[in-house]
Formats: sequence, structure tokens, C-alpha cells
Amino acid sequence: MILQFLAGCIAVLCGIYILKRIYEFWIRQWNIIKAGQNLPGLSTIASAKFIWKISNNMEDAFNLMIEMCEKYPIGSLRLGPLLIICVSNPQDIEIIMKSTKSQKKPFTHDFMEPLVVNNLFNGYGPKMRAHRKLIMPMINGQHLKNYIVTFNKEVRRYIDALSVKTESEVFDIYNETQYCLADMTFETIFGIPGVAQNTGDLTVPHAVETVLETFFHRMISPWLYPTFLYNLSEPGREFKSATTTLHKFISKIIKEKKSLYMALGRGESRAEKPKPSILDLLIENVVVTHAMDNQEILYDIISLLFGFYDTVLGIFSFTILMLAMHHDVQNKIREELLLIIGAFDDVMLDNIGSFKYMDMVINETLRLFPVAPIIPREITDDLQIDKHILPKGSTAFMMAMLTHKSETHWDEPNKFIPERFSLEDSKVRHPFAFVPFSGGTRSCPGGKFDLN
Ligand code: HEM
Repeated sequence: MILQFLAGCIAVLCGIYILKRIYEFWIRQWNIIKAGQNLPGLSTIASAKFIWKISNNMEDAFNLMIEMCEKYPIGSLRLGPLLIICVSNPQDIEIIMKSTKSQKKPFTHDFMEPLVVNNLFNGYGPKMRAHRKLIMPMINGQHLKNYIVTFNKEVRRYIDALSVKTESEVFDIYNETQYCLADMTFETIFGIPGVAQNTGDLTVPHAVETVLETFFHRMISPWLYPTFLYNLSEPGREFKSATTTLHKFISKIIKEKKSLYMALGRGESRAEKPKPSILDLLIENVVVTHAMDNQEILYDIISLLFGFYDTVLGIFSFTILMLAMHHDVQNKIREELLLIIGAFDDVMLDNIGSFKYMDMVINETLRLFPVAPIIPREITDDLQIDKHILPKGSTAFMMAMLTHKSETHWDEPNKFIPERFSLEDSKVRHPFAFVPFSGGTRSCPGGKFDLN
């Protein structure tokens, strides 16, 4: 009897606590919405229609948002409890990307917890900045030459496999490329030779894909914002299972590498590994500096995996599609390749800066198909843009997909014209009219790495 009474009391207290949290959340969001009520954009009813469209027809919802952005360069809408402010002019995007009042990711990025917590991807403040500073040189600069050896090796295997396919069947380039990218990523990040091209094993890439898909699904489904509801849903369960897979796999590698490093000492460890991976470099550093514990290494390595997979695979596939559709561009790329490396040579670090036309082609593909069509940020203090105030607590959506196709900044914006990225044409363009890697202090740390 007493036990039943106690259980009843606990249930009531939990209920009150949950209701209080929901109430506080709505009051906070309501105040933000009120602060932004003078901004132009969708009315409350049109915003409700927008959410209804999201749950029924994503394309319709997207079109409604685009229509609004075309009408108002700074336009607001409500996504459930969130005040969203869409911005598409390069000069306004520049203000947001550079301001100290908009360096935080929106709270929806916390939906990646417990997979990653306060790290490169969803962190904020001094700790995140310190991690960025530590990791950036490891994915760029002189270490690139180590990774290029791996890229050449894996690409050779990929081309061999592809040349058999191209002679016999129709195939999906995105699917075929996954294996090569998985192997490149494994060796570059973990220093472990990948087996995907040999065995077809894509356990880790698929887990990354699952967490990204379920994360985006939750972001656009306000009814799944409460964690206890999300955990009960199908996507919530898939997210949890993929999180377990990634945590188990990567934690084991971190522990093994750290033990090996401690057992051998730096000198010998380096002698064994003349081409250290990103994880090797990170462990070498943190063993001495204690800048991160194992859990933090785990979170940052997962963030790098996000960067590698979906983005690179997507942009590679779109580039191939563009080359297939534009034979003149394909011929020019071939000529440039033959001139610089010949028919069968590997690409060297010194060659990379010489692929001027290839750079233009990739940039033009990134312009038409930005990996991040919308770049979101939380406004952490009232931010003035022109005559508008973006209130503290609102979420800014930087609409790269619209900026990249604005007729004010691009002639014939829907056409694929790589030459528009020539040095002369790029010089006269607003620097924030093209933001595939975002900009400011929170821009993509893998941008240089990726283009290479
Ligand atoms: C085509 C390739 C890629 C594109 C287009 C791309 C684009 C982006 C964009 C737009 C962001 C959001 C930045 C913001 O919120 O302002 C981002 C963040 C990030 N990217 Fe990439 N990325 C690519 C490849 C990579 C690679 C290869 C890596 C890792 C080596 C990487 C690592 C990251 C990380 C860690 C972040 C979070 C940075 C932060 O929030 O401070 N990305 N990327």
C-alpha cells in the first residue's frame, strides 16, 4: 500500500515536472515570437499551413518558404515554437556569419545528443573553439600529403571496379562511390585500411547516414521535439541503434590506439606510422596536452565522419552528373588532367593548385547543388540588420540555395557555367554570394581538404 502510494506520488511529481518544463519552454518561445512580430513574412495561419505541408508534402512546404524569401529578403515564419528568420542577401548573410551574436547552432542541433555532445558539430563557446583550433591543422596543411597517398590508392581500385561496370551495365554512381569513400575515410581518419571495396561492408557509413537522416527528420517534425516522445518513435529507435554502433566501434579504436601509443612512446609510434591518420595526430597531441578525454575525441571524430560522408559523396555524384550532361566541360577537364598528370599518373600535392578548371567545375556544382542549402544559426543577442532586429533566441536560416541562384549576383543562374568562377569574375562578386562551406569563424573546417 505504502509502495503504491509512493509510486503514485513519484508519477505525479514527474508529470508536474514535465508539464513545468513544457510550460517554461513555450513561454520562452512565445516571448521570442512576440519580439519578432514586426518582421515581414508568413502570418501565424500561413505558418500553420507551412507545418501542415511539411508533414504532408515536403516539396510544397519548401516552395512556400522560397516564395516568402523571394518576396522578403528578410522574412520570418514560425516552425511550431520556433521563430525562423530566412535571410538570402549576401550582405545580410555576411553580417550573420561574422557576428559574435550568431555563432551558436540552434537548439535543434542538440538532437544529436547523446551521439555527440558539445563538440565540433553542435558545441559552442571556448571549448568548441579550442577543439577547432586543434583539429584544423590536422585536416589541412602539410598533413594533406599523407592523405593523398591513400586517396590515390583507393581511387585506383575504384576506377578498376568502375571500368568493369561501365562496359556492362547501368549503375548508380552514388552507390558505387560509397565503398571507395568509406575506405578513404577509414584510412584518413582512423589509420586503418578500409575493407568496403573488398567486402562491401558499409556498417559505419550506414550508421552515419541513419543518424543524419533521423536527425533531419526530427528537426522538421516539431511534434518529435520532446525527447521522451522521440525515443518512443521509430526514427528515435533507429537513431539510438546507430549511435550504439558508432560509439562502440570508434571507442574501441580510440582505446586501442591510445594504449599502443602509451606502450610505444611517441618516437617509436611515429616510426611505425610514417603517415599518421587524423586520429593518430589527435592522440599524439592529447596524450601530452590532456586537451581532450576519450569521450571528447569520440565526439569530434564522429563530427568529422559527418563531414566526410554525405557531403563528399553528394557533391562528387552531382559533379559526375554535370560532366555527363555537359560534354564540352568534360572534354576541358580531361585536357587539363592529361596536361598536368598524364593518363596514368597519381595526383601529387604539388599538382593540386594547378587544376584550375576542375576547381571551377566543382565550385559551379557546389553553387547549383549546395550540400547545406540552408545554414541555421541561433541568434544569441538582438542583432540588427538594416532596419530589422533579429530577436535573441530566434533562428536565422541563411538560404544559400537562393543566394547561389540570385539573378542579382549571377547571370543565367540556372545554367551550368564553370567559367563564372574564373579569377576575374569571382573578384567582382560579393564574397558571400557563394557560401557552400559557410563563412566566418564557424565555416566548414574541411573545406580546403574537401576541394583537394
Ligand atoms: C563538399 C564537401 C563539404 C561541404 C560542402 C561542407 C559544408 C559545410 C557547411 C555548410 C557547414 C556548416 C557551417 C556553419 O554552420 O556555418 C559545415 C560544417 C562542418 N564541416 Fe563541412 N563540408 C564539407 C566537407 C567536410 C569535410 C571533408 C570535413 C572533415 C574533414 C568537414 C567537417 C565539418 C565540421 C567538423 C563542421 C562543423 C563546424 C562548426 O560547426 O564549427 N566538412 N560543412
